[in-house]
Amino acid sequence: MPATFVFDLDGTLVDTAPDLVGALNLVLSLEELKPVTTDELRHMVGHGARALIQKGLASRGRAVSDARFEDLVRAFLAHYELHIADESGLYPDVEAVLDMLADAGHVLAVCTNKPEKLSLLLLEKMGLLPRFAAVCGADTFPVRKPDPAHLTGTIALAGGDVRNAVMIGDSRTDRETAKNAGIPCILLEYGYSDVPARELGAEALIARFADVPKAAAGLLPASGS
Ligand SMILES: O=C(O)COP(=O)(O)O
Ligand SMILES: [Mg+2]
Repeated sequence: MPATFVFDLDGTLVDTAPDLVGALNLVLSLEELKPVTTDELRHMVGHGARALIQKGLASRGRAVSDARFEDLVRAFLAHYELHIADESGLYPDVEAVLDMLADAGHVLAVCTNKPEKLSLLLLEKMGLLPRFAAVCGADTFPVRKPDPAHLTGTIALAGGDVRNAVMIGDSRTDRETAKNAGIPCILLEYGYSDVPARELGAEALIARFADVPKAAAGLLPASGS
């Protein structure tokens, strides 16, 4: 029975931190604030660009007006779009595992809090875009993760079935989204999270992307993977 595998993007499929840090540090420099390190940034990602900028400014004790904030969001997105794949790269085994799942007839999709346009651009640059039946970003639906409708809407667009689906992510946001949708969740320990992934109570916790098929087989209905 084919299952639907829904993947988070940042911190799950692609290590985007090296390019996100460039965009955030541009914003901080516009405010004459000290840059963040890539490690600091890894604890701030997961709720989209606006939340990342808010966290970056807050980490430096800076509050800005609403109008200035909108200017900074525009600067961040323009810079990030130009540099989206300068240093970002796939985590080990991502391509091979996606191929294996697709060859087995499973449906693959992406559910991310990155804007849809940037998600498509990044996946295209990583050579992964043709593998996904649906790529749904923060602005694809009126709601986004952790609202379960972002996940269930992604599965519907991909032509999958919520009763035979699994979410693979890296953060509290992914864990809560899956829980809210009644869908099992696998968390990767290497991703971006404000707390260690092992503390989030996911149905499965794995250290390597190569472990996705085995973990999913234990969570999907019989013969699901
Ligand atoms: O852009 C973000 O903050 C998070 O993106 P993700 O949902 O793919 O982890
Ligand atoms: Mg993520």
